[in-house]
Amino acid sequence: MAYGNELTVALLAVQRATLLTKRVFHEKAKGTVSKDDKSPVTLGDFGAQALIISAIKRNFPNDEVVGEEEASVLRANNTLREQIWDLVQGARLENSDAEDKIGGPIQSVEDLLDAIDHGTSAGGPKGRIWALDPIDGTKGFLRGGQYAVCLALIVDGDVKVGVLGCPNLPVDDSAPLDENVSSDQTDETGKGVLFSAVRGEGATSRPLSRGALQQSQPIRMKDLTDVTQATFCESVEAGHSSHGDQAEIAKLLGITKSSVRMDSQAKYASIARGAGDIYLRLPVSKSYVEKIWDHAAGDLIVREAGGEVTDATGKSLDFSRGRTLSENKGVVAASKGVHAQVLEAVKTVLESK
Ligand SMILES: Nc1ncnc2c1ncn2[C@@H]1O[C@H](COP(=O)(O)O)[C@@H](OP(=O)(O)O)[C@H]1O
Ligand SMILES: [Mg+2]
Ligand SMILES: [Mg+2]
Ligand SMILES: [Mg+2]
Repeated sequence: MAYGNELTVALLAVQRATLLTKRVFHEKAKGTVSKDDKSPVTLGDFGAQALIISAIKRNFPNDEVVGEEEASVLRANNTLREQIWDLVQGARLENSDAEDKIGGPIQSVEDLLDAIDHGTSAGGPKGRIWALDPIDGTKGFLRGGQYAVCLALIVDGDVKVGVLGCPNLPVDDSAPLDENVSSDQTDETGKGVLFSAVRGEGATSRPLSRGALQQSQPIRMKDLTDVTQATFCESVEAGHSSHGDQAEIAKLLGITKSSVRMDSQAKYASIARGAGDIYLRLPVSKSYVEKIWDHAAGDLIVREAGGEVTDATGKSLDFSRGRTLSENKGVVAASKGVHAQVLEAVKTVLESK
């Protein structure tokens, strides 16, 4: 299989990072710090970024990483740094071959900080670049909702491998979408999914484990032709996409079911496994540019599951422009049978503004 080694490393690295994020998820104090743009970052985000980059560095030392977080806060804050060091040391896969494959534990606090700060690649159209979102949906993570650990390999501007670790999604691919939304903080039975795709080779899901990788199974978008029957999902956060525009679009399409709100790229994963049909993310502001780490893995997983992903104007998402999707506005993801119709409605609603 093309990119087989990259896929294995990415799956194990994401799986190991979820051991850490799950632990922080259940802690009352998550070490939340506010970033310059006022958005939150937690012990979970820093720890997961360190673990995943360290696995990439060990296996592919020449590859670049576009990671969401950086370590300056930790360099200045001893308490936070020590807490993350403890968490990172505690996050080991319970299968020594698997743990060895991704390089084993991080060796020192300096290595930990260096790993986090290795995510500063400018991105772009040439070379091998990993896009990493250590916790996507940090606000959901803090609220007890959905979140995803997201990793994708982009080669010469094209996404080749995508992995999403979703600890709070049901393992059952056929669970209805509204059962995918909330997580039970005390009971993890039947929850935790690792999604992946390789370009040209389809998309899969498997249960998250604490050791070696579990057996995977293929996933497919639902074959929907009557758009009025669609289930559509959108962000929980009204500040991240326009709930108003999205409601107008749904109405225009004759969709009667209310939207299912869910944090993170769990939305991409959910439509890819056929739990939902449409994911709409329409801009709330003219100035916001989407980040590649918020979309790279999900975009590939949906397309490999037989879906179509474009922006609000019908263009494919362009991951070759740097750290952001500067050539795109919004996201419209849907099954092939209805995507054109959905896009038409999106254009009609946006042009009327
Ligand atoms: N104004 C805005 N418009 C669109 N996305 C935004 C935004 N402000 C923040 N985001 C992004 O929305 C992501 C979460 O998406 P969702 O709403 O689907 O859960 C955040 O990822 P992080 O949680 O990794 O920071 C962040 O990058
Ligand atoms: Mg963030
Ligand atoms: Mg994100
Ligand atoms: Mg994030």
